[in-house]
Amino acid sequence: MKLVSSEDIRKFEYRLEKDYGVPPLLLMENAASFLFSFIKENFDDLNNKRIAILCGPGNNGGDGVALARYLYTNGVKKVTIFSYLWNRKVSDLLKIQLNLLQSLVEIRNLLQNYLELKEYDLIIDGIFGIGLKREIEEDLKRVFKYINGLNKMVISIDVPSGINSDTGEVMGEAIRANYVLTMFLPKIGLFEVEAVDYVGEVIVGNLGIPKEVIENIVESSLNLVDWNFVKDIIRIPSKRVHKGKKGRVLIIGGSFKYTGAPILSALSALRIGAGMVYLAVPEKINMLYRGNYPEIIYISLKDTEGYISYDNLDYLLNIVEDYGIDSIAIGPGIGISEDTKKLVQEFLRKVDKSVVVDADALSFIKDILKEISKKSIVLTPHYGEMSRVTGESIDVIMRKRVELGRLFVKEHQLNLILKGPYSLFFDQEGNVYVNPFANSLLATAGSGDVLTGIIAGLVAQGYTLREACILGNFVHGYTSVLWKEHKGNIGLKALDIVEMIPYSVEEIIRRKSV
Ligand SMILES: NC(=O)C1=CN([C@@H]2O[C@H](COP(=O)(O)OP(=O)(O)OC[C@H]3O[C@@H](n4cnc5c(N)ncnc54)[C@H](O)[C@@H]3O)[C@@H](O)[C@H]2O)[C@@H](O)CC1
Ligand SMILES: [K+]
Repeated sequence: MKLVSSEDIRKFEYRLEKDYGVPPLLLMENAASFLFSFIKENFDDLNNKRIAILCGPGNNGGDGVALARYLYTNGVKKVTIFSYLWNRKVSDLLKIQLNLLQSLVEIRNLLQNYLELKEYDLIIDGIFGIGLKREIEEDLKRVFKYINGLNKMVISIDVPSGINSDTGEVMGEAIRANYVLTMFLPKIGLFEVEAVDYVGEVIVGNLGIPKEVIENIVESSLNLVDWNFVKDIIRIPSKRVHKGKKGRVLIIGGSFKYTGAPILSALSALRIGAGMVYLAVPEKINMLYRGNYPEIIYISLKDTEGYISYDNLDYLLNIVEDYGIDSIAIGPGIGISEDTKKLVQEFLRKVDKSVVVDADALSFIKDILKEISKKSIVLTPHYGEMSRVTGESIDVIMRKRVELGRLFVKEHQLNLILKGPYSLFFDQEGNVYVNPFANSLLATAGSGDVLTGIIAGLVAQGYTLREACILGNFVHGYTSVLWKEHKGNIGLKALDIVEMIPYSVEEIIRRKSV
């Protein structure tokens, strides 16, 4: 599903009116019925619920007033509108909605009467949608803070009011919504890190316009990875295939300092279904693992003071050829040393398989970006590692991550996963894929090593690197949803993520087959 900016939506609605003759008022009616059906389906005993609809001066408010009419004419009488900023210019569509409503529903002034909201059961937020562009006024901040403190059920129309729909920025204060019922397509800002505490569950309504029409009018190259996306990518594992066909993964990493990371990647590659996993780590830490994980095939590397040394280069390149390696991950636990840096750089120059470059290996690639450009490589930095690769500060990366990521990929022609809440995958064509998971459960030591193994494991099974990144990110993220369902909000550690991988894959396959 595409992710859009407010500009994309404006253009889209303009095209709808000009090329398809769809008047904006009809869209507002359809928005109201989308909101109404959701409320009817998700809240019982509506006739006894007191519903407050907060309406701003624009079409977001217009949606709210139209909803009030839908509720009223369907027998839900305990509806009150709280108006904001109606004393100045209000939008034409809002005026029409008010004429239609007449005085059937009570209208209170929000700023003067917001304390009454504690008496209500359901709050519908129609203050601002995609029209919010500047910081909100102090009085309104106070109201939003009060509403958030009530911990009532809040449904936001299109965008939680106070959130900038393009950047996700909180414009002073914002309403925290349980649900965001967004029109046509999800807005980019709903999936930016800053908005994560305000957005809750996003439900998209196509307002009666077939999603095929919406998708081919809207030009955005930003994609929200949803179930349909991953259902199309995943392949049902065929019964006949033998382990040799399920692909061979080579993981290069480990150091005296970090012995666990490469194991996590290796186990993840196995759990995602790779046939054979070779783990190349310094010999001395090899001995640590031997007994524990018999499924992994160990390759002993020479080290200099505990870090993989340069003189392993030919040995590793020969392994890639002689063992028929299909995909490689380099970096988990590899550590920082000059000798290792030379090895990683030369290896990446010479190898011609798909490679996931992660962790400290990312610290070595800044000065070889030109030489590895266009190769089948994906870099998987978190913000800190991205900062080291690009020289941008973490704060700037967080705030401008789509723009920076696209610039980086355009310049270096490499695939990039920028890890964090709502991880972003950038393919070499500059398309962006947002992973719809932002659970803090995933921010645990080794989580990145697991993702690395998943991606390498998928490539080994024949997925393209692009498919492996999109699907791998989703499988990785969805394990946090499974954990939350069965275990709660804390405690997911990296090995648990590894164990949950098959369940995550299974859910996608199940949804594919229904
Ligand atoms: N055809 C359409 O235009 C449709 C619009 N729809 C709704 O209309 C919304 C967009 O409506 P609008 O463009 O009227 O804008 P909004 O209703 O989002 O914002 C209301 C107005 O508030 C003012 N404003 C902006 N920032 C402010 C601030 N910080 N303090 C005070 N006032 C501020 C602006 O003048 C803006 O026009 C969408 O989010 C969606 O909910 C939907 O009904 C679908 C159809
Ligand atoms: K809103």
